[in-house]
Amino acid sequence: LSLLHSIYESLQDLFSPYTYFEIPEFNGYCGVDINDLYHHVNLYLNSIDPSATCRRLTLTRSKASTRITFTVAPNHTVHDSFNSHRLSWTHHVDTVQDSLDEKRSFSLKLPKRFRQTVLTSYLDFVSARAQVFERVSRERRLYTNNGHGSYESGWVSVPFRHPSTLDTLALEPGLKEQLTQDLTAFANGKEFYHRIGRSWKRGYLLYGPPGSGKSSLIAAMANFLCYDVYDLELTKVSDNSELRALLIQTSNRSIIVIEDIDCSLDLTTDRLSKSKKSKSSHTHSNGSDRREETGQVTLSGLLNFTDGLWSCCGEERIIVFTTNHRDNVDPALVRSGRMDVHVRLGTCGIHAFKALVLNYLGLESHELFDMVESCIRSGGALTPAEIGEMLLRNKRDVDMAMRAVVTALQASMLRVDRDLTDQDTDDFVRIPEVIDRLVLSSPEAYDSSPGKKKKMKFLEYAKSPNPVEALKLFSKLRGMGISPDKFTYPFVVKACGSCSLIGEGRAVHCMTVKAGFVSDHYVGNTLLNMYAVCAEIGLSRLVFDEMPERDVVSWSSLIGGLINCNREREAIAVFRQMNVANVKPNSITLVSLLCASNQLGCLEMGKSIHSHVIVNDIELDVSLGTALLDMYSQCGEIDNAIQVFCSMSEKNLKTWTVMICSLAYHGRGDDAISLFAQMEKDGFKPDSVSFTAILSACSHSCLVRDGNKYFDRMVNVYNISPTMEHYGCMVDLFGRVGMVEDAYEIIRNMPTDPNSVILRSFLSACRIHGKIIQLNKNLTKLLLEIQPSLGANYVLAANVSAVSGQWDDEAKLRISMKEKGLKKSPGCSWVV
Ligand SMILES: Nc1ncnc2c1ncn2[C@@H]1O[C@H](COP(=O)(O)OP(=O)(O)OP(=O)(O)O)[C@@H](O)[C@H]1O
Repeated sequence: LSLLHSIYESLQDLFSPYTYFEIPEFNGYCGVDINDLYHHVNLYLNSIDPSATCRRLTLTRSKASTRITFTVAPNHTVHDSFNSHRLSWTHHVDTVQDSLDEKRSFSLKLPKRFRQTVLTSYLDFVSARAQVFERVSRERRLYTNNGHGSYESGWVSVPFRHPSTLDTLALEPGLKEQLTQDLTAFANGKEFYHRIGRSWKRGYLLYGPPGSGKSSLIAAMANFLCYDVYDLELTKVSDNSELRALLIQTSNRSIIVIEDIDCSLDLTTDRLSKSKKSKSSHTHSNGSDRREETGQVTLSGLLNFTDGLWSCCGEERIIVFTTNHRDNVDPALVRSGRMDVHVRLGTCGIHAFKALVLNYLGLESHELFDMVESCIRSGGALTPAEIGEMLLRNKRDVDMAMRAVVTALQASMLRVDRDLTDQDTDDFVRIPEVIDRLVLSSPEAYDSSPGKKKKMKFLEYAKSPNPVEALKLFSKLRGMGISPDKFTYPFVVKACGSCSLIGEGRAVHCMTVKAGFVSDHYVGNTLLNMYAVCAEIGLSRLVFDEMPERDVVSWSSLIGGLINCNREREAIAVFRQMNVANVKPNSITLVSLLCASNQLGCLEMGKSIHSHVIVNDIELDVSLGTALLDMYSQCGEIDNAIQVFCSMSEKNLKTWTVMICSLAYHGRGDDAISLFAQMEKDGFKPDSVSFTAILSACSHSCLVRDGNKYFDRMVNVYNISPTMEHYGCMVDLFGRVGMVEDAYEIIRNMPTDPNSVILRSFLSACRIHGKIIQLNKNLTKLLLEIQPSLGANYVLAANVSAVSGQWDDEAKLRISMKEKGLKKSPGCSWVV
């Protein structure tokens, strides 16, 4: 029967156009030697996802793994193609007679005529792909030594699932690129290392303060290379031979980590001093020998582990040491050749900071970015861990998160400048009791004291645009034992307010109480104001209530603070109390109240303030006049605004800009242009905001030629780089008149991606004018990426797709909008 069967098979082979290759699971008759090719085919078929071509698959998932593995079910076939040849794999599983064992194999079917040309290259391809797949898909593990390294396995392990990657890690771009290149070159360096006769391993030393990201970087490296991680706890290793045994047990393609090397063992730089000491005390054996005798891990043992003969057992391994202080590490351990790469991870630079903000808050820009940059440049230093923690804590309120970072950076600048310990800084910043140690100096002593010059400089700093310098100097003065007086405190308090250093401000407040200056109404006013600008309106009110004497500044500061915190109605109530207290408001009080009337949209209130100005014959200074004309313009009373503008004897650039802006919004483009010309004639140099005003006037009145002219003058005559607002006005201008191509040209030439306002303006123009042009970039997609939760964006995108006849896209967008539960709020107008 068997003879007949083999004759049948031979005949079939002879007439069939295909050749079949059998790939058994084990080599040879006894079946003990694993056939690598079978294993590779299995992996390869997993990698190509056979579910599309095979009707039956066996699915498995191992314990503690998240990945599903699929195997082709017995006697089922998977089709594949290679270099445009069609091939197929069939999985055979036969039970062995009188045994529970199974005999498994794959058979490959390929066209006979291509057998010579295809077979070898296809199998090479299958093996290569299987190896890559195995590398990226196998479950990686995190090992640690269990203190029994000399036994069969000195390591215990758990699945390694650290989420840190080189993408999520906030690093300066140069460093990230260097690391990526180095790791890639290492992973591809098998032949190179063999050629130059070095074992295929690399040493990294990561150093930096706690929280600078050393552990996160190790995890990111392991994820990038798909390596296992061995976290070696040196203090648990009893001697050099156990260390060696542990090394032998580590697998290829792994990272071996020894954290805090300077604390792990007595291997630090003081080894040298210790050995000197031991010499001087005439001890003949040195420390290392002694440790070896007593069976401890020694430096030479560790070097042998990293560098010596034993280091070459196994391949493709990276050894990483970490430390907080590089100088504490024994030079022998970190000399070049042993630690190939030294990576300093410090406090956050501006790029790393921006990357963190993007990761944590999804923000690409913020008005406080410049402030953060300037703080970092001036020595503000926070680790990524510190910043990350602040961003996470304030995730719901991005402005608060940013303010928290700026405040912490400024506080760190103070610390750096004083070069004090944390304890000292806490004393200064947080514990006002230290004031007791200071001797209050008399005015004479103040004048003759050696610190006089510093005090004068301090006043200079307090007025400077960087008031943190004043705080630094204040802290230095106190360090010198020079005590502040009632003239110094207001400057310090003001500086705390300008830097939003509320904690430090409170400490200074306590100092003033202790020093008995709090009843001074000048000190009181600055404290009140500081809390108001830091939005601590409750504390502001407290200071106000406890002031023995209040003047117009006190009342105005409280009113301003309340308006700042959107408590306009309370501000108005305070204003009434001010009248009852018979304190006359000044221009600052009235400007604040005008701001409240704008925020409430209450024209009547604005008008009554104006009447108050006229009746009480209050001088219309620049800020009051500008606030009045702004109020009228925002309430749609353009003629009153013009009247106020004309009655002002003194005007500044802001006054002109506000007037041009209101003419623009009221569609009086030609008047805005004449006013702009008049402004230039009167000697005012327009700034970026003035150009936004005039470009918006051109866009509201569809003045294309003028718009082009002003944009050009702004760039070429006044050297002002266009901002998002300027580009927005130009896109709006071209969009309104149907010049969609020109609008797109502006977007195309922008140095950054357009914001959602520009995109909406452009896409609306395309829809309204029914013009669809060939775009280099999918702007609808970009809009939905930037603002994915606004229903109006989906409606706009769907309408644009409809205009261009892409009905499928239109339908998809509407379905997606529905699925996300988004709605477009209907437009409405108010008739007042
Ligand atoms: N560059 C970074 N980008 C993003 N997050 C970071 C970065 N550096 C640190 N972090 C975050 O800060 C926290 C602490 O980081 P990590 O443990 O890596 O610091 P470390 O330098 O190893 O600290 P230690 O010396 O105390 O072990 C982690 O939660 C990590 O997510």
